[in-house]
Amino acid sequence: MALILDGKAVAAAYKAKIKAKVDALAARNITCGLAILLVGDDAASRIYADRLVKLATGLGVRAVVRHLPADAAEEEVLTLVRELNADGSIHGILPMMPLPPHLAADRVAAALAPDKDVDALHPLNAGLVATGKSRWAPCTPRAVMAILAHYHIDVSGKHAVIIGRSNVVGKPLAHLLLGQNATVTVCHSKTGDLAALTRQADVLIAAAGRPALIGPDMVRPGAVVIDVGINEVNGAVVGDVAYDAVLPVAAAITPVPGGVGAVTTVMVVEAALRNFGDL
Ligand SMILES: Nc1nc(=O)c2c([nH]1)NC[C@@H]1CN(c3ccc(C(=O)N[C@@H](CCC(=O)O)C(=O)O)cc3)C=[N+]21
Repeated sequence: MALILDGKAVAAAYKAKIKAKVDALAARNITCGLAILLVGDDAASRIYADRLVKLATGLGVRAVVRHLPADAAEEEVLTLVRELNADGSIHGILPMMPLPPHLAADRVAAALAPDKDVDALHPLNAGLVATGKSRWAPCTPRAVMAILAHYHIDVSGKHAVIIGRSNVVGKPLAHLLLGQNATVTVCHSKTGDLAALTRQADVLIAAAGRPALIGPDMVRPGAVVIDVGINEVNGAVVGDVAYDAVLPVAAAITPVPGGVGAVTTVMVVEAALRNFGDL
């Protein structure tokens, strides 16, 4: 039976650090502000926004959700980004991805003030992640790395197989894993014979957004399985891994909920506080 990689335990250590920083700011009458930019109503983004508001508020960080309709014009979105860039009470901006298909995610990313860019989406920050020189990476890949570090899972020389090539998860995570000397394969919806690749993984990371994509036949016995998926199925939140079936095959596995997602949210709040330095 696999070791369960408990995201809540990893999150707890970060929450304590965040609380100390928030208290130090409060003593100087400063409140950190996080703006969440949600366009349309992607289910995973809505779950994420709800969670972030609860967590940030509980930790003493002001979180505001700026919600635009799914058919918002690009100029409307860009105007809102510029407004948040200029707003001195906002220290971090998180545009929820994916954006509706008529909007160009790269133009929204490029409009962000690089210093307020919580998810390292601006081309400057994304480029620094790709060259291994960044001060910070997107929050979900950082959460994956934090879980691996917490459980002393060394990826050096290991084969990490990522399913998903988004700018928010798959691509930056590949760079972070390469930085730790893993051998990385990135798979996606056009990959032929996915199972042949996933079965070679020492560390298998599913970030496809497809419930039960990963069954036990796709997992090498003894592999570490990291489930990044957040899917809503009949009102319940499930990942991309058929958890109960994979549990007896894997050496270690993250649950959903309570795995990567639980760490990602604390990474966002931590990122919003970054502009205040170490204190
Ligand atoms: N720019 C951008 N960056 C993202 O990282 C990003 C995004 N856009 N768009 C949406 C997806 C989704 N996502 C989640 C992260 C954490 C939880 C989360 O907190 N999950 C909890 C609770 C789930 C529940 O409510 O049961 C858990 O897994 O334990 C959910 C969803 C980040 N995403």
